[in-house]
Amino acid sequence: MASSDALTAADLGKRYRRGWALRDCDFSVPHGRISALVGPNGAGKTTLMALAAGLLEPTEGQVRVMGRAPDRRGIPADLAFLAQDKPLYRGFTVADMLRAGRALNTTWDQAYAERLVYEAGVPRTARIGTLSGGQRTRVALAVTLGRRPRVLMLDEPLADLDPIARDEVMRTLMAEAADTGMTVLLSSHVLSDLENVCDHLVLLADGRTRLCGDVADLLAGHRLLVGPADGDLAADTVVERRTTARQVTALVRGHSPAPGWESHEPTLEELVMAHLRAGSAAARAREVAA
Ligand SMILES: Nc1ncnc2c1ncn2[C@@H]1O[C@H](COP(=O)(O)OP(=O)(O)OP(=O)(O)O)[C@@H](O)[C@H]1O
Repeated sequence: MASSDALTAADLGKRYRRGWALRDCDFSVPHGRISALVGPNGAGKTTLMALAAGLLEPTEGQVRVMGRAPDRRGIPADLAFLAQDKPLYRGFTVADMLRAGRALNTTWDQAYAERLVYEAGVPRTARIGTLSGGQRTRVALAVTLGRRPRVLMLDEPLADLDPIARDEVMRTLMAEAADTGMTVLLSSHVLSDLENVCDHLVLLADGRTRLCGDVADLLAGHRLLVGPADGDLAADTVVERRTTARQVTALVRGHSPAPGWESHEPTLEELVMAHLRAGSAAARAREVAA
């Protein structure tokens, strides 16, 4: 592992009773990146975060956070993990939740947590059980960020937020990462939310890492080509090829000249969608062959 990496996995695998949820998973996220963890339903994103947080034990391989393997003594002070079900006490008020955060965390920043709750427009006196799903998410984020973690993992934090709240949350994360150098791993299915925020990508498909790296490098390493339906391309460069009656659109690796093809750098959404579709086509082919 390079000392510049905040999160790494090597040959990481987790098998549940029904089979492998994650297998041969290798990736690294350098310090200070905001990394998008992307993959179809069941790809292993939640399992990966739970392994990194030490909530699950790997069946094989290893994962490291800030150079340390997680252990059973609980989540270390410099790591925060906000799970999909956002655990909060329904009977507590928002102020009680922040008090609990202060009592339980040595690195707690009360003023920052209070500011995040205030900016979310959530009353401090309201009981958690009476809040909307989106308001609960904002409180859970305040409790998570109030710990001032150096590494933050968020499992689909944006799912129940309205577009303005999503924008505010993403801005908060970007500001925090820029100010403190915090590393963020963020899973989401809404690619447009990630496009302007994430500078790093980990793409899982079928329990394996399909892509990992800085977004700028990954985009620069691919081209989106549009050409005639009978156009030829070097097969080993093609990630995905889609044909309509009149033309072919193909995502290819590298920059080999393709005369007669229109060529441009893909957007993050185009890159991710092509790899996801190619990954599910490969998984279907493996199932048929088995
Ligand atoms: N506790 C468990 N017991 C058995 N199988 C599990 C368990 N948790 C997850 N799985 C299986 O492991 C695989 C990966 O699940 P995981 O929740 O990590 O995927 P995900 O990428 O987070 O999915 P989603 O996008 O739907 O949240 C799935 O096939 C799932 O059914």
